[in-house]
Amino acid sequence: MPLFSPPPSRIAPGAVHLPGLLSPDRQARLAAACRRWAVPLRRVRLPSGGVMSVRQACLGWEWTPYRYRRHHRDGGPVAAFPAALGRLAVECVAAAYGTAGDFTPDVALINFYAPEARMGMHRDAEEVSPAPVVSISLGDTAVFRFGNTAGRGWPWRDVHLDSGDVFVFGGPSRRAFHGVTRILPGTGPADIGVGVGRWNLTIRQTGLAVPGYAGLPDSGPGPGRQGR
Ligand SMILES: O=C(O)CCC(=O)C(=O)O
Ligand SMILES: [Fe+2]
Repeated sequence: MPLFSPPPSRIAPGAVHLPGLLSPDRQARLAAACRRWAVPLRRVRLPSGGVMSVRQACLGWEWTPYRYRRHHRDGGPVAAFPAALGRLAVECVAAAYGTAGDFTPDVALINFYAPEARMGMHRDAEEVSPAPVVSISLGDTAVFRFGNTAGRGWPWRDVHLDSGDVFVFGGPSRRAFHGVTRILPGTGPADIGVGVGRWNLTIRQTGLAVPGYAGLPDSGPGPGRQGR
């Protein structure tokens, strides 16, 4: 971990990489929270029949390709979205844009990448809200490919997301295609309790329901239907 992190860098309009935003101490606390929250870590099945190599847990809403639900497919309610995680995400958006506006996140996807895991090019499109997405990295470095809104292909930029980095994408980049092409095993800090692999927290505002109001039906299939 360098003594001073590089400054924030704009990867595309509305897409900001904030290297080292989280101190080692905050990374360690968040990694411990991930281990508590991400039980069970589920394998996510794609409509194509494939299974994502990333294992996932959800807070606030369950995301499965390609919709949000209030209940798990196996029946139980989805664990609550922690207020502290919401405050952290608001802080990240403010760090990226100078203001968080009325950002009110209500869902977190907690992704665990074993060294061989990947995530194909996709867009986060099941949210009704145009609010930005906040992505937090812990553990091994990921090669994060940030593309464009037109399709999965070029142009893109490959960005190394190290432990403690935050990536925010909103505005004109909100529906940009992105993915993780590989994990660089053994690159994470030794002292934050992650061990081998990478945690990614993706925090979003669904716009699907007023927070705390559980009476709405599950969302229909989203407009996205983009494979991961
Ligand atoms: O792991 C990452 O950095 C990206 C995760 C992601 O794009 C997602 O969960 O939708
Ligand atoms: Fe995504």
